[in-house]
Amino acid sequence: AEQLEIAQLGNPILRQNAQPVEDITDTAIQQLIDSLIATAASANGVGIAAPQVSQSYRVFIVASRPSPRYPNAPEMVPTAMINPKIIAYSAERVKGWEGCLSVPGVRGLVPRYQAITVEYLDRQGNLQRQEFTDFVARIFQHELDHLDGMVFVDRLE
Ligand SMILES: O=C(O)C[C@@H](Cc1ccccc1)C(=O)SCC(=O)c1ccccc1
Ligand SMILES: [Zn+2]
Repeated sequence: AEQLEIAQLGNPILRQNAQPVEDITDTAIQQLIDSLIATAASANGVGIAAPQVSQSYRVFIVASRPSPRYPNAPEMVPTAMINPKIIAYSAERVKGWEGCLSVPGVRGLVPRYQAITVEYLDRQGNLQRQEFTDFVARIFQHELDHLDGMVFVDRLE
């Protein structure tokens, strides 16, 4: 699949509220998912959201992998999450380092919920309900922000 150009901070597309996906079987959506996976891999990211490739749809990829910063992070098959939402979250929030493919060269400490229960449609259209903790919960919240026009620098304390 093709690698797409990543919108940089300042591009208004990153500040829009993305639209829900109506038809998951639409080949344009399936191709977008493949392109998102390819783009995240080539950019060495642990996630990416459709608005970052100028497609204002409520879909993102979570692709956790261990890194020097997060040596205990799980190795995940890059997972497409469509029309995702948080349905429950822990009381406590923890600060952790984040970066963003749309804000190169910047790292910041961001408070995120330590544990979340989420619902999303997978790329086959099946409803998934899962609990995520720690780094995967962090990535999910970072990507969900992108669907709501938020960028991690907005949350630096
Ligand atoms: O802009 C994005 O959505 C990708 C972003 C996702 C993310 C990284 C770290 C915490 C939460 C979400 C990245 O993958 S930035 C590059 C990266 O791989 C990385 C950066 C900092 C810490 C760990 C990984
Ligand atoms: Zn980002």
